[in-house]
Amino acid sequence: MNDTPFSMQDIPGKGKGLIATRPIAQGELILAEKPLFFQSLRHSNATVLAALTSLSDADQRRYFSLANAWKGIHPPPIGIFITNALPCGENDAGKGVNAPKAGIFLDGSRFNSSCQPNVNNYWNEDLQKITFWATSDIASGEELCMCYGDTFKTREDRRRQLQSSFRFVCQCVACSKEGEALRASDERRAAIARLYDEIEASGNIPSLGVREVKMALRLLAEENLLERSVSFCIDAIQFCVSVSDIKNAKAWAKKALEVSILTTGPNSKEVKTMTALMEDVRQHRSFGLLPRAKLSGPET
Ligand SMILES: C[S@@+](CC[C@H](N)C(=O)[O-])C[C@H]1O[C@@H](n2cnc3c(N)ncnc32)[C@H](O)[C@@H]1O
Repeated sequence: MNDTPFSMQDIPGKGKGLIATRPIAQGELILAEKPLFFQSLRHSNATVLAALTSLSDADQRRYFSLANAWKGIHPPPIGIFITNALPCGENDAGKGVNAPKAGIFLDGSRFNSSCQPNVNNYWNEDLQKITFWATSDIASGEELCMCYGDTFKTREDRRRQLQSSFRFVCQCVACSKEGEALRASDERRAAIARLYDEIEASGNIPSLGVREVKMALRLLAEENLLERSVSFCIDAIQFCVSVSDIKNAKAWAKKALEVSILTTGPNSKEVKTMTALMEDVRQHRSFGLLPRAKLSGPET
């Protein structure tokens, strides 16, 4: 791990984890890494074993030193794979989109999980590398955490999901809230989930859709979930182009672009798409589908 702004350390209750060794600015690239190997969605113990046989002895040893949440339940090769594999491609459980392949990353697999992450993982297809971006300013000594689960759930549901997929009880900053702070956080996340579904159904009422997007963005900001705001901005672009509101469509594309640069890097597919869209929003497939109307742009 040379030239990286973190070191691997023992973290009480979590095994190993990655700790910032200097302040890291929001939008900074923390790590870009090639996979040790990939597996398709249809992996099994046999396919993982086959992939391992083509690795050097040293890499095989590195693989078997990774965490295994499934000791005694699954054979080690597949147990380690499902504990550590990261999606390589678009992955959005809410939209039923699964990345076509997952990879093992010797450093990247050491990020622990937080439901209020300070790191976003993004598979860059052009580079054939997974990249990790700081989604907020991070102090030296802070743990670097990505998110393994669905953040638009209450603590109880998040813990259930993480327990069943990764076999740990999440003690992250969001899950450690108690009393009124926990109640408010649960309510905000459940509201974001409702808005996420309602926005999908608001296609024919764009003014309502944009209002819902703004509400969701306010809640996301309160929960410090910056990286999740891009898909809502993309919905707002769609609402604005559908009624030929070019000015506000561009304003939403600019916001999506700014957040995408911070969370997926300046060379991601999303950044290229948003840049092209800002140059000519008329190219959007929904342009002018509904009668002309004036909507509104982002609040900040
Ligand atoms: C991909 S590994 C992460 C690195 C791992 N801690 C290690 O020692 O290599 C996933 C495992 O890390 C642990 N882990 C990750 N996030 C955690 C959290 N928020 N709380 C407790 N354990 C966590 C769990 O044991 C989980 O199955």
